[in-house]
Amino acid sequence: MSAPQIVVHRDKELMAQAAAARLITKIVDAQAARGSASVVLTGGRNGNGLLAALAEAPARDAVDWSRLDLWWGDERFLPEGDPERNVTQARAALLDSVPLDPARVHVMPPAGDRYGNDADAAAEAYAAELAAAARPEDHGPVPSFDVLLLGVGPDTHVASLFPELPGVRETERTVVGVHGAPKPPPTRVSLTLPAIRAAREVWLLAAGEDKANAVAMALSGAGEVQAPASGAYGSRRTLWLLDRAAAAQLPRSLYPPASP
Ligand SMILES: O=C1O[C@H](COP(=O)(O)O)[C@@H](O)[C@H](O)[C@H]1O
Repeated sequence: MSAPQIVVHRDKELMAQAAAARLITKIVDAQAARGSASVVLTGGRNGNGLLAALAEAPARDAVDWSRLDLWWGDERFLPEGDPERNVTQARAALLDSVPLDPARVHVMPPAGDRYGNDADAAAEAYAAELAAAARPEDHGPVPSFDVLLLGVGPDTHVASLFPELPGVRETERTVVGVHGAPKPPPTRVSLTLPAIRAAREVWLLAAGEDKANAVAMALSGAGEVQAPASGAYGSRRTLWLLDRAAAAQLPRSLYPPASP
């Protein structure tokens, strides 16, 4: 477990650009050290903002996109191509404009097709895909992702782990079907906290005043069942990337001066 580090940026645009720059550096370093890199993507406004900023960053060409594994932290269980699916939005923001290896883009299964309405079966299939990608040195059923991104919801949810729902209490499975989510759509597929914690680095993104209460709650010792974001941490680093509005309810002693 790594203690949270907090970085506060002026606004959500700067936060997205700075996070994109950080991510490029992290991917380039991992590729130099180990030959490839792995990143877990998030949906939501801040996750897509980061991807859009990455698409605009000239340094994106420093990444070898063919040696990058992409996974998802959660997915809205909807048919392939639905505009509300996280992967559809990620493709529009970045993925369609970079030369990824399609075999390394590990999309969570859609509704319809093979799994029909069975989000639990889709979750099992994704858990099997993760397990197949894990190497002995990962010491567990999921790869040690280089960076796992999480948007923080206004209710403190991360991935599709919502306060008090069964998914956030899961201690064995790495991926679960989520039913009755308070944010539409109600049916989703999500990594669990144990899978999230397998990542070397977990970066939590929150911008805007509607996130201020969630950020303060998660960083002030709330339990993970009530505030799932507080249970999300990486084995080496846990980084909270905020804008000033989202940090507004945090005690000033918790973080250094804001960047310009
Ligand atoms: O529905 C979802 O919401 C969260 C947070 O989204 P935001 O728009 O409030 O930033 C996101 O992290 C998750 O991946 C997504 O499925």
